[in-house]
Amino acid sequence: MKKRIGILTSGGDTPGMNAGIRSVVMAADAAGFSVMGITKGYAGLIEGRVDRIKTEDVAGIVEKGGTILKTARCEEFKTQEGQQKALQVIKAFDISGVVVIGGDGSFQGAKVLSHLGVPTIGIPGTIDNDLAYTDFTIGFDTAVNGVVGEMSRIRDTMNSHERVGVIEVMGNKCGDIALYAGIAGGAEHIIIPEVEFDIDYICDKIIGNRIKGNMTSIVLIAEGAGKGEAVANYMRAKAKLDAKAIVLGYIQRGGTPSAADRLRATSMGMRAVQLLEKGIGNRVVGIRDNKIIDEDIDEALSKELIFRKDLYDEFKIMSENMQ
Ligand SMILES: Nc1ncnc2c1ncn2[C@@H]1O[C@H](COP(=O)(O)OP(=O)(O)OP(=O)(O)O)[C@@H](O)[C@H]1O
Ligand SMILES: O=P(O)(O)OC[C@H]1O[C@](O)(CO)[C@@H](O)[C@@H]1O
Ligand SMILES: [Mg+2]
Repeated sequence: MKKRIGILTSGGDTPGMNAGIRSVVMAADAAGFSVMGITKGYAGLIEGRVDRIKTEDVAGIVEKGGTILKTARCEEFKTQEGQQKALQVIKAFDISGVVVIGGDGSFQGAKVLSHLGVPTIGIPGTIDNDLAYTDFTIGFDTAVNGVVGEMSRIRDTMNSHERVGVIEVMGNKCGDIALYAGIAGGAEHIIIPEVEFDIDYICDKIIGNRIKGNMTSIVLIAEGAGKGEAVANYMRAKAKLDAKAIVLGYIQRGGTPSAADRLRATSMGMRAVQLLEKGIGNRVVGIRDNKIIDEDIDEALSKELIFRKDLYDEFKIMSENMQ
């Protein structure tokens, strides 16, 4: 009988998940495997929402945001009972290996499946870029591009009113979206969880620049560092700045994936299938120094996230000299 691979997407959706699904389905097809699509992540696995997914089902999805398999956050899968239910479904559908596209939480689930004897491979799909073993996660590049686009729209209206735009972006506990978008979009200040910040210093800099005639002020704050609304309130109350908070929210997770995300997702999907072809599980695929890599899940998850201080230092040089 043909070997069967299961695939699911889990956690927050990201642009590029579909490119990953497409790649897995096509690579599996080429290797003579059939693929079962599991709808709504681990919740769907527990409920047995499993259906054959064929090459024709993935035609044209490379450019689509979201995930055709839907996604979920599933508390039940964190329990042994939920995990046993999932295992029974995997056995019932004769699935010999699983690909999980998701973030750090989803990888904990992939680890559980592997330890239950189901070879499982993780592909990093999260806009947060908060997985230490890989330089980039799928969806991060698109999210950063989206934020950069919104920044310039917000800057137009803030400039016209001589306001300060305090833009809150996602990222969970990681400041990468704010850091990368801050540099690419020319933010005057960024507030990220990895670095202590001094709100009075930021206010003084903005006021100093205004005195010199530079009225443009965009402050990006990562959600892990605090609320944009609190920063804007403080600026209004203490520094008499006309500050407006803007929470970008879910627009950061939607939209057509960037070429970089599509390319990475495609290569990672191929590698995932190659591993399962060899019966290898308990690994996660990633990208390091522009090369596709795979690593043991336990090792990858035990790595501490390294903050890109080099990028932050570059940002500081620009921020401090902006006038
Ligand atoms: N310790 C765990 N054991 C088993 N399953 C887990 C564990 N942690 C998380 N999961 C599963 O993974 C799902 C997704 O996790 P989480 O909500 O942390 O998102 P994520 O994969 O990190 O993605 P993102 O951060 O981009 O939203 C959880 O809802 C749960 O079903
Ligand atoms: O979709 P939800 O459950 O509101 O989760 C939002 C969270 O998901 C992410 O978009 C991805 O992890 C985070 O940046 C954000 O904190
Ligand atoms: Mg996460």
